[in-house]
Amino acid sequence: MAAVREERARQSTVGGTAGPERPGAPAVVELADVAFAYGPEPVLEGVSLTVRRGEFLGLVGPNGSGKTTLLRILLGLEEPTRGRARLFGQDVRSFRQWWRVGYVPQRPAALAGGFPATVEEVVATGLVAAGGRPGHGPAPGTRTGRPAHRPGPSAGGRPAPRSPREALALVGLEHLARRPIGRLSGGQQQRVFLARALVSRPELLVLDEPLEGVDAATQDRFYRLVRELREREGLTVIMVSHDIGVVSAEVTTLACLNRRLFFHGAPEQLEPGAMAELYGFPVTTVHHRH
Ligand SMILES: Nc1ncnc2c1ncn2[C@@H]1O[C@H](COP(=O)(O)OP(=O)(O)OP(=O)(O)O)[C@@H](O)[C@H]1O
Repeated sequence: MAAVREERARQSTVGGTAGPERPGAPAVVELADVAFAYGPEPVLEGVSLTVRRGEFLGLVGPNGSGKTTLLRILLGLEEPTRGRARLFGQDVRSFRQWWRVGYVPQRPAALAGGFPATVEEVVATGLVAAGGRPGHGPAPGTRTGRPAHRPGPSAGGRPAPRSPREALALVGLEHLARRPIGRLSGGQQQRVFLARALVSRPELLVLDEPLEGVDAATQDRFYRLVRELREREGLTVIMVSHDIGVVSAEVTTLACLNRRLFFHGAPEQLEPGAMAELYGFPVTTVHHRH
């Protein structure tokens, strides 16, 4: 028992940690000794992190601690100055199966205001974007009226995508499919972009503060959906959030970042006081689901 505790503690310390919940599951994301800087100041240093199939990783840290940058590196949108990133076992620079990855960037709703496209059309652009690099696909609404959905199984091991309506049903917005996206509330728009990320039936969902401005009932619904997709489809989820209390109750694994990764492990393994050290004031974590 003591040996097991020691092993779990070893896995949860700084640096090169494997996903502590599922040691046998295949690695979906592997970051090895990643460093990055936009200018002279380092933004990330020595970050090593493995996320395994079915894991739900919560990425937390203060403003400017490098969370979005880390997501961009693992999606191949930024090139690390040192170290490497792998997706589904392939170097991210040569990775092409972008339909396997759904990405909701920070504040996507801010882009939606002026678009004349309907909700359904915005969701359909997720299929077009899945053919290219996430975030490099066409902006929502730029290919309106021509959904790329092709029903039935497709070649090359790629599963049949969801229809935009199916994806909207997952987030409870089917009834708004024909409404212009600009005429939805901010929280509803966030859900539309989640549906857009889910439409290609991804195996990895990367979410940058997806619940910002979303009410408690909708948050609950979101976590239920994530649980369902993880159980049913083995979905892997990486989510940036500032709501540390809720996140630590929901995720299987927590990664705390402030330029360096200073904790990676099951939320209940986090030492009391560690968050206060990271944020500079007391922070409460809650764990009850695992
Ligand atoms: N395009 C950019 N050019 C220059 N500096 C940048 C750029 N993007 C981010 N930065 C800087 O890099 C650092 C890390 O930013 P990043 O967005 O990764 O942090 P974050 O942890 O996601 O922050 P937040 O919680 O506020 O969203 C910050 O100091 C930020 O000012």
